[in-house]
Amino acid sequence: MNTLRIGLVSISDRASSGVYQDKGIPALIAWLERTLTTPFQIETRLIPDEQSIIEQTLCELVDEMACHLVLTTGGTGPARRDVTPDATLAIADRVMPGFGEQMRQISLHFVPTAILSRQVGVIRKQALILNLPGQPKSIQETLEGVKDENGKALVPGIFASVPYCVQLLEGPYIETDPQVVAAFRPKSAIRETKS
Ligand SMILES: Nc1ncnc2c1ncn2[C@@H]1O[C@H](COP(=O)(O)OP(=O)(O)OP(=O)(O)O)[C@@H](O)[C@H]1O
Ligand SMILES: Nc1nc2c(c(=O)[nH]1)N[C@H]1C(S)=C(S)[C@@H](COP(=O)(O)O)O[C@H]1N2
Repeated sequence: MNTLRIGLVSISDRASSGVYQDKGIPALIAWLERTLTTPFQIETRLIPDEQSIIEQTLCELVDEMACHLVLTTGGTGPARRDVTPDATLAIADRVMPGFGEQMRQISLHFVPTAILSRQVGVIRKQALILNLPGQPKSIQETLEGVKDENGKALVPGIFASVPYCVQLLEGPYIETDPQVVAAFRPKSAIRETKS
């Protein structure tokens, strides 16, 4: 069985040194538990904003833990110690610019400073790696997108594209609760699964 493995990395000087409690990993776990109907295993890491540590952590999660998806939170802004995108690009095989573009589009609906995030999406080997901003609320915002008062998607969250991307990377078939975020695939890629 090729179980879906997801790496979660919270990158924060203050949370990793105990100045405040990390809210990034719990928010990521809560969102994934609410959304994924496919069983998954997680690997979590809480680390400071140090480029070499971020690079090492991402490589370990992809190369040794064999994660199919890695979500980072924090360190995407313009401050001197915000180096998550730089570390992510340094270990990438290929860049997926659409993820960064779409996240900033979505985030502009929530904060006027959305363009301050340098967040990127990349592929390393079998894994899709996505940077999310550090504000814990931005996790749900960017993954789930913008909805109207009836829950209809106005701007699709980036997670709509994640299952098909992982499928194209020959990873497990990921299914989601469409009430949270509907996974989109072309008809030819849709598989019948037991409900
Ligand atoms: N892991 C976290 N847990 C709780 N809150 C966080 C976390 N990371 C960031 N935040 C909140 O979001 C804000 C913006 O995040 P950012 O990644 O820019 O952090 P920062 O200001 O560089 O500081 P630090 O790296 O020490 O978290 C922080 O100032 C903090 O209020
Ligand atoms: N969805 C969303 N995107 C967001 C934000 C937010 O609160 N929600 N904060 C913005 C701000 S204020 C900054 S500085 C950048 C970078 O944040 P980071 O350094 O915490 O990653 O993300 C931006 N993108």
